[in-house]
Amino acid sequence: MVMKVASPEKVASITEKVWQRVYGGINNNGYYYHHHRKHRRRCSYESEDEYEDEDGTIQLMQMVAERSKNVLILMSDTGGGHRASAEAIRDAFRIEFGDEYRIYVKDVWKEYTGWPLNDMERSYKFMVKHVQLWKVAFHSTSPRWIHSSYLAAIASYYAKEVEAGLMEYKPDIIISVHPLMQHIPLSVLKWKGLQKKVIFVTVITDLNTCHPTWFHPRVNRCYCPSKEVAKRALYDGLEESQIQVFGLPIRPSFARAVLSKDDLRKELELDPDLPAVLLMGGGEGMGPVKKTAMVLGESLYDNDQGKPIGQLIIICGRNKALASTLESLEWKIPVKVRGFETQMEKWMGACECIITKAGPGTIAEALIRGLPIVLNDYIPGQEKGNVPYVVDNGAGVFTRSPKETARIVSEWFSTKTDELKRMSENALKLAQPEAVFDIVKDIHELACQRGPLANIPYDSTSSLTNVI
Ligand SMILES: CCCCC/C=C\C/C=C\CCCCCCCC(=O)OC[C@H](CO[C@@H]1O[C@H](CO)[C@H](O)[C@H](O)[C@H]1O)OC(=O)CCCCCCC/C=C\C/C=C\CCCCC
Ligand SMILES: O=c1ccn([C@@H]2O[C@H](COP(=O)(O)OP(=O)(O)O)[C@@H](O)[C@H]2O)c(=O)[nH]1
Repeated sequence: MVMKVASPEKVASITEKVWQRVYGGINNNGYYYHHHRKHRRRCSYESEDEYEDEDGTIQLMQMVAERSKNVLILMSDTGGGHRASAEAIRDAFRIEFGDEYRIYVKDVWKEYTGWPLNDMERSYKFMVKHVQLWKVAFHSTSPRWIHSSYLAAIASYYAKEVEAGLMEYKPDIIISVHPLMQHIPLSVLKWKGLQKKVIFVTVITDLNTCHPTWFHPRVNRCYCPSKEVAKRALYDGLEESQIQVFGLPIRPSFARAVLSKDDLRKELELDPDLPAVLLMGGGEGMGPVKKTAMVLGESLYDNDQGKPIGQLIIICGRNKALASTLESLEWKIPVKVRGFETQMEKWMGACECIITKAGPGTIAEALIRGLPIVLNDYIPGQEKGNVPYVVDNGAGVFTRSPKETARIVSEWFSTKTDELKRMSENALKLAQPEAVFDIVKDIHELACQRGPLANIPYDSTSSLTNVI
């Protein structure tokens, strides 16, 4: 077959249009994306068919759409971290590979199955509120024979529904960013005879003491955010060739932000001169936020001089009750109370340090921004190991006492500015802003090795119920 090749100018202008259509040059947040064109290469078997006709743009667009691989990212809103990582991966795919991949971020359990799978958010919220209950559930389900048999039973009970949920998106690649989303989809793929055709990878979003349900021996890759997690994966039976350590995937806007602290403070209407501390508790506004805010409101005020020595920003996430309580209080220092924010990179970029529970997403983001961290709480089990990860690396401290927290921050803003600076440097050393790009490039390599589109037999008539 003879292919007509477009002139370089035409190809460039078509590419530009595709690029414009995907990104519009500048994103909604006002940040420029740095286009990693050198990595934006298609798999070599697809490189030959860019040709022009009357309307080259439309033709290329159609070809791109036809060739797109479907990527299904499985997540659940149990906490805010899984969605944040899923969206980070989606955005990085778009930046690196444009329309080559069509990405779906979905909670398939919620959309397609029944209890208890479709109610994990509420169950999880209830369990972490009764922390001893969560501790027992987390540790008692850690042995493989317990969680494997439990999950196998659920998989066969909901096989048809999970199959329908997966097939809806006709995935060439499935990415799980949730600890309870390995066993069930992998069983369904196996029963359906699709295990060799669909690439399945796990991206772990816990930094250290993660639950063993993250590790499934039949995944194509297991992306571990730290060496500690990689060790656990090896111990749990994964092969070295399955494991990659790049870091925890964080939204590209964190890696690519270009605004200065002064500009951010102007934009966010903060005091331009006073040092700022950010107080938060994950996506749900958990932990001792209110008490800490109240003590800080006093300790960041210099009674002798009659003026504040710092300002406080409190991000309450989805905890509306917390936000309205804090808004109704009188403060001696400048305080901003916010609900769920979508541009966390800006708020972090405007501050000197952060107080948070030990959520892995918030920690990884704060490290990228070089913010020293006061950890004031952790969820037993998966978040416990995040404390030594931060403290032993000199990027922060741990205390559950609001008074102690307030004392530390006041000192950082007055007599111990050198300690704040040192911790900020240590935080930056731990940061892995490129992790999300490394992960999507590696997945792209896997897809290339797999060869041209897998021609997966996603026919609506076949049903798992015939197989199990
Ligand atoms: C034989 C005695 C069994 C006793 C236990 C009783 C019943 C089981 C009930 C619950 C199962 C508990 C699951 C434990 C494994 C959880 C693995 C894990 O790490 O989960 C973490 C996630 C939340 O993500 C985390 O969010 C944090 C922030 O808040 C932070 O960001 C962290 O980094 C994130 O990783 O937890 C969940 O998603 C838990 C959902 C709980 C759903 C309970 C639903 C009730 C029952 C069954 C659901 C179906 C399967 C459970 C499979 C249990 C076997 C592992
Ligand atoms: O108002 C908010 C509060 C939190 N987050 C994000 O939610 C995630 C929280 O994840 P983490 O692992 O820290 O804790 P979780 O919410 O899962 O407990 C992080 O990416 C935060 O930046 C956000 O985007 N807006």
